[in-house]
Amino acid sequence: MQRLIPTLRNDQVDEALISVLNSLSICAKEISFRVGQGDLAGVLGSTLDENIQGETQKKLDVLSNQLLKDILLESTHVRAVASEEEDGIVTGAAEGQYLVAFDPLDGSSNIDINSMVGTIFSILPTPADNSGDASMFLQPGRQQVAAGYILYGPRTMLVFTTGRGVKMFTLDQTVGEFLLTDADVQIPLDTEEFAINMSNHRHWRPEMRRYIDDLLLGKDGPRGKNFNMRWIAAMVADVHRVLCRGGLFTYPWDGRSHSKPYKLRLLYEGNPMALLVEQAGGIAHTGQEAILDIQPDDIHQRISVILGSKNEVAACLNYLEGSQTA
Ligand SMILES: O=P(O)(O)OC[C@H]1O[C@](O)(COP(=O)(O)O)[C@@H](O)[C@@H]1O
Ligand SMILES: [Mg+2]
Ligand SMILES: [Mg+2]
Repeated sequence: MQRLIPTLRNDQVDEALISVLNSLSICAKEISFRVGQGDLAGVLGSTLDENIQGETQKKLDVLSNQLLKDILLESTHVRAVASEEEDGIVTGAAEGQYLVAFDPLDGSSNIDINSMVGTIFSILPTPADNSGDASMFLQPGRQQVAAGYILYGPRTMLVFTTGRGVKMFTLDQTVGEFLLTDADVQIPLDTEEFAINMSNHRHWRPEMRRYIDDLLLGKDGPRGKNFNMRWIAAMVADVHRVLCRGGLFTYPWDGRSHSKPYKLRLLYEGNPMALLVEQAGGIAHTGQEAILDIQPDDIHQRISVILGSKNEVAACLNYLEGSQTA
C-alpha cells in the first residue's frame, strides 16, 4: 500500500502543497492519539470559554486548534490560518503561498460519548494582494487547491482531494503512517439513504418538509421506494458515509433563530466537503447555487448544505425550486 508523500508526488502535486498536507498529517496523528486517550489524558469535557459563535468550547476543540496552529504556522508555506475556534485569522510566513481554514474538531457533541469526530480543512492560494488580513480568505470554494478531513473513528482516516479525484488513507498505527486504501472514491449516483436532524422538522421551509415527508412515505409515496435514515451529528462522519456508500446529507435553512438560520460554516465545513463531493461525482448545493460558487463575505459565514448522490440531490433541488432559501 502506498504512503502519503509518494502518492502525492505520483500525482505531481506541488512540493509546497505536499509539505502543508504532510503538516496536516502530523496534526492528524497527534489529535488521533489525544482523542483515543480521552479521560486517561484528562481531555474530555468543556472549558469555561465560548468561541466567536457563542458555542461552548470543549477541551479537545481548544487543544486541537492549538496543535493545528502551532504545526501549520511553523511552515514557511502557510501565509495564514482561519479556524472555527479563532475570532480572526492568525498570520504566519509573509511569503507563504497558502491559506488554511479548518474546523479543528467537527462533531464536538460526540467527544464525551466516544463517538466519531474529525478535523476538516480547506487550502486556498494566497491572493496576489497578500493583504495580511481576513479578506485573503474570502475566495469562492472553487479556488481551493486542496481540501479534506481527518476522521477519528475506529480507524483514523485522512481523506482529501488536490483536484485529481478523492483519495482515502488509513492510519496504520503499528508504523505510524497513512497508507492509501482508496485511490479514487466515487459516490453512487442513486441512494436510498438520507441524513438530516429530524428534530428540526417543524422549523424547515415547507418545500424541504415536503421533500423529507415524501422520503418517509417510502414505497407508498411519490418516490416509490423506501429510504433509510442515519444521523451521526458530526458532518465529517455523515459525509464520510456518503463518500463511502452514497446518500444525501443536508443541514438546511431553519427558522428557529432569525440571526442564525444556518448551522454549517462555509469556509471550513461547506467548501471543503463540497470540493470532495464534486470530485467524487456528487452535487453540493445550498438550494440556490453550488456551494463552491459562493463569494464569501465573512470567514465565519454560515450556509445551507445539501450534498451527496447526484440524482438524489437533483431530486431534492426540484422540490426546492422557487423557494426563497433552502
Ligand atoms: O446538533 P445537531 O443539530 O445534530 O448538529 C450537528 C451538526 O453540527 C456540527 O457538529 C457542527 O460542527 P462543530 O461540532 O464543529 O461545531 C456538524 O458537524 C453536525 O452536522
Ligand atoms: Mg464543525
Ligand atoms: Mg468544530
